[in-house]
Formats: sequence, C-alpha cells, structure tokens
Amino acid sequence: MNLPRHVRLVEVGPRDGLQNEKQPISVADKVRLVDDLSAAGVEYVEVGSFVSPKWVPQMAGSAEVFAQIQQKPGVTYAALTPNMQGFEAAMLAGVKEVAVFAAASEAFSQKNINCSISESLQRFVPVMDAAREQGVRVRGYVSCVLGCPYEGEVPAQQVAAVARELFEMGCYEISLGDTIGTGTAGKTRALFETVGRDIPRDKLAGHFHDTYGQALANIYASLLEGIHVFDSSVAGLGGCPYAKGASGNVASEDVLYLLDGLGIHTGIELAALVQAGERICQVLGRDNGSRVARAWRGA
Ligand SMILES: CC(C)(COP(=O)([O-])OP(=O)([O-])OC[C@H]1O[C@@H](n2cnc3c(N)ncnc32)[C@H](O)[C@@H]1OP(=O)([O-])[O-])[C@@H](O)C(=O)NCCC(=O)NCCSC(=O)C[C@@](C)(O)CC(=O)[O-]
Repeated sequence: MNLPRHVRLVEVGPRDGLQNEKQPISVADKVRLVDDLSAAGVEYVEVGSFVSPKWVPQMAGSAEVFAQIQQKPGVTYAALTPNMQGFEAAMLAGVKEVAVFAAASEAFSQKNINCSISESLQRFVPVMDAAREQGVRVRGYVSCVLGCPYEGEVPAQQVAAVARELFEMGCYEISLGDTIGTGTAGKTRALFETVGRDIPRDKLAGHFHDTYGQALANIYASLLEGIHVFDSSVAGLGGCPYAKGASGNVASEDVLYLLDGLGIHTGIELAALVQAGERICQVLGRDNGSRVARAWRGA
C-alpha cells in the first residue's frame, strides 16, 4: 500500500479535549483556541457540541463560541449533535457541519447517550433528514471500536454493522473511535479490513486515544490500510467523560510530526500548532500531553 500525499486532520481538541476538563473554561479561551488552530493551518475544527449541559457541562456555551470565532474560508467548523434538539440548536448557532455519534457497545451507548444503539440510530434519522434538507453535511462516529470500558472486547463485525448503518443513513464519513485507547496496530488493521468491506476506505477515519501509548502506531497501521483522515487533539487534551481512565486523544502535534516525517502534506504548520497547544495548557494549568511539544520546549 502506497502512503497518501495528503492527510486530513480533524482537530477535536476544543470538543473532545475540553469536554473532559474539570475546571470551567471561558468562552473567550475556547474561541482563542479555535482561532489559534485555524491560524496554524488546521482545516477542520470540531468546535463544540450541542448536548445536554447536565451531561457534559463543559460544552455549554458552544453557541457563543460559534458566534465569536473568526471563521476562515476553507476551514470546516463542526459540532456534535446527538438528537434533533441538538441539531436545531446548532442550526440556530449557524453551524454548517455536524456529527452524530453512536457506539459499537450497548453499555457505552447507555452511559454516553442514555439509549440503546438501535434507539440512537433511530434518533439520528430525523437529524439526517433535516440536515439533508438544509444542505448540512453529517459526519458519523462509532465509539468503542477496539474495546469498551464496560464490555471489554468488541467484535469488529459489531463495529461494521453500526458503521454501515450510519453510512447508509447518509453520513459522508465514519470515524472509528478507539475510545479507551486499548487498540493495537494488528487489531487496527483487522478492524479497517472488516469495516472496509462495506464502506469505501476513503469514507473512513481513525480516532485514537493514547491510553496505552499505541495511537501513533495505530495511525501508521491505518495509513497502510488506506485511511487518510485522522482525528487528533492539540496537546493531547481530553479523555472521555463516560470512559473512566481513558487518556487524551493522540496529540495533534505528534501526529503532524509523524506525517511531516513521512512527507505527507496536511497544510498545518507545526510551530504554530505547538504554540496553540502551549497556550491552552497554560490556561488549563496542565501538562502538555504532546511529546513533540515537550521536546521542543526542552530543545
Ligand atoms: C443525548 C442526551 C441529550 C440524552 O439525554 P436524556 O436525558 O436521555 O435526554 P432527554 O431527551 O430525556 O431530555 C432530558 C433533558 O435533556 C435535555 N436535552 C436533550 N437533548 C439535548 C440537547 N441536544 N441539548 C441540550 N439539552 C438537551 C432536555 O431538554 C431535557 O432537559 P430538562 O427538561 O431535564 O431540563 C444526553 O445523554 C447527552 O447529552 N449526552 C452527552 C453525551 C456526550 O456528549 N458525550 C461525549 C461525546 S461522545 C465522545 O466523546 C466519543 C467520541 C465522539 O469522541 C468518539 C470516541 O472517542 O469514541
């Protein structure tokens, strides 16, 4: 398999990253982060989510964030919407692209969105219809594709079934989430091979958490499987509120360093991305989860 010339990085730090922080984060700090990311050349930013503030308090204020960011032409600014209520709120906030999220494990689906997998898929149908009517693109997520914090092993066929439903419903791309970061390169390849039988590989994305330090290896394995879109989070921010012990997403800076080293273009400038990560870490008063950023600081 030849490596691609271009990879699209979906920056999930402002959403997947910040949703897990314990301390309050101001709208101004979120806006600054999103603007720093687009200034670094990031072409796709997941800005926030329109979910229940009782479930995920950090994402309250997403509408204000959308109102205040400087939207650069050519950059996609997206939000998570779990149901029609979320979709309608996103439309009022002027959001142009949304994502729906399902899980490959029943227990995780219940903990995360309070319904079964099949109920969640039914909830997405009106969202897909409304999105189609309004010309809004919808991305689909499947969580727990390489393991579940409650159920353990998750069969690849189960992942493929959920991914296929989302794709057939009209999601233009399906991001497969290793929510708890237990995946290995071998399992990652096998997963994409299974899911790739039903969905073209250029419609699949990889979303890796780094709990076991395997995320970069899994990304390389995915590249070998013909996957060209990866989700990552600046400074490795994040975790998952419903997956205890899950560490942050793979750090965008580390993924970029890998891709730059392979001669794969992303349009993102590493120095500016490192700076964006350092700034938000200062705001949060936390360590930078990117090894590349830490190495640069020490250099
Ligand atoms: C899905 C629900 C809303 C169901 O929650 P529910 O309690 O079953 O919802 P409900 O329809 O029964 O409504 C209950 C209350 O929630 C409100 N409500 C209902 N919907 C909305 C909405 N859209 N926005 C704002 N409020 C909402 C609704 O108005 C009502 O308010 P009340 O009358 O009690 O005041 C809830 O479970 C929820 O918000 N969950 C959040 C899940 C979440 O955001 N998880 C993190 C993102 S997923 C993730 O991180 C994984 C991923 C994508 O990154 C990939 C990976 O790594 O695996």
